[in-house]
Amino acid sequence: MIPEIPRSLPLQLNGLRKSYGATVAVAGTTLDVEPGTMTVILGAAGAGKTTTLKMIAGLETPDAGQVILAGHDLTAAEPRARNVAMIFDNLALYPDRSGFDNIAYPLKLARRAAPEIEERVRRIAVLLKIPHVLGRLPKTMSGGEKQRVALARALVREPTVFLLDEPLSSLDAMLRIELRAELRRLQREQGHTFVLATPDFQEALAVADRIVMLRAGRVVQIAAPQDLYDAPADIETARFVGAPQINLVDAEWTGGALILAGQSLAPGAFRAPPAPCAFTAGIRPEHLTPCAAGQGDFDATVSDLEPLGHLVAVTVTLSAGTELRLTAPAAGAAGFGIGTTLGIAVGRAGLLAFDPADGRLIPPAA
Ligand SMILES: Nc1ncnc2c1ncn2[C@@H]1O[C@H](COP(=O)(O)OP(=O)(O)OP(=O)(O)O)[C@@H](O)[C@H]1O
Repeated sequence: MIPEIPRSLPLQLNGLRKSYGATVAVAGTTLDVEPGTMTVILGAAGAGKTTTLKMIAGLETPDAGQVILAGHDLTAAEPRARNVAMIFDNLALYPDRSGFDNIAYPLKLARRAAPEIEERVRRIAVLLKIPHVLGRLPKTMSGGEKQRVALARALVREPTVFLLDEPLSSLDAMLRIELRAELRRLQREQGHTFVLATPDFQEALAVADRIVMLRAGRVVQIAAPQDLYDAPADIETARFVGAPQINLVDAEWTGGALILAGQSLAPGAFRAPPAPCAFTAGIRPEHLTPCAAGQGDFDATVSDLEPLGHLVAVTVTLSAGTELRLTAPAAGAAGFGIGTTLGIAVGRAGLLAFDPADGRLIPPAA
C-alpha cells in the first residue's frame, strides 16, 4: 500500500488564546482551513475577529496556542516571514501615484521583474474591472474605483492566505454587494485561500464556504452557511443569523403532541426531541404561512407590516398575547391590513427546539 503523504493545509489554528488585561479577546480557537476556500469569521463587535486575524498575520502575539501556515509552526515568526496578506477596511492609496503604481507597489518591493509586474497588474486590473484607472491618480477615481485599486494592490500578491478584516464595510450597500460577489468570484477563479471577518451575517451567508461563529472570543459553531442557518448551535446564533429574526415561542413535546404557545398541534413533520420536554421553539419567519382565519394552526391579528421589497414582514399577535413575525410575498399580502385576523400555519419541518436552560439546540431524535 502506498503511504498517504501528509498534506499541509494553508492555515491551522490550534488552541489560540489572547487576553488584554481582564478581557479575553480570543478564548482558544482551533480551526483547519482548506486550500482554495473562503472561511468567514462571523461575530458581533468585540467578538475577537480582528484579534484572531492579527495573530494569524503576526501583528499580535498569542498567549497560548499555535498558528500553522502551510504546515509550519509560525506562531512566533515576524509578520513578513509568514507570507500572508492582510486587507483592512482601509482605502489609503498613495495619492501621488497612478493606479498602476499603487497596485504594482508590493511587487516592486518584492523586486519582481518589470515584465512580470506589468503582466500581473494588468491581469488583476481586468479581473477587478479597473483597467481604465491604471493611468490615473487616486483623486480622479470614484470611491468604488479606489476600493478596487486597494483590493487589487492586496490581491496582486500570491500569499498562502489572504486575511480580510471587514474589507467592504465603508462602502455603500449596493457597491458592497457588487464587490463581495467579485471578491468571491476572484477567490474561486484564482483558487486563493481567504479568511474574511465580518459582523454582517448576510455577507457571511453570501460568500462563505464555511462560517466560524465567534461570540465573546469563543467559537460557538463552525458550519457551512446553510447548516448555520438551518441548525444554529444555540438561540443567540439563531437570532444573529436571519432577518427578520427567528421567532422564539414556549413549547412542549409530550411524546405525541406538540404544544406551541399553549395550543396542542399535530406534530406532522416536526423533528421532535428524543424525549418529552419543555423547550423553546425557534420558528423562522418563512416557516409561518398566512391563510384564511380558522384554516391554520392559530388565528392571529395583524399588528404591524413592514415592506421588504418582494416580501413583506408581518407582525401578528396570537390570542394568548404571543407576537410572531412572518414573511409573505408582497404580491399576496394586499389583504393583510393592520387589525385583520389571519390564520397562521406553522411549517413543522422548520421548527427548531432549544433547551430553555442553556439555549442550546436540542438535536432531533435520530
Ligand atoms: N489592543 C487592545 N487592548 C485592549 N483591549 C483590546 C485590544 N484589542 C482588542 N481588545 C478587546 O478585545 C476584544 C476583541 O476585540 P476585536 O477587535 O478582536 O473584536 P472584533 O470582533 O474584531 O470587533 P469589531 O467588529 O468591533 O472590529 C474586545 O473586547 C476589545 O475591546
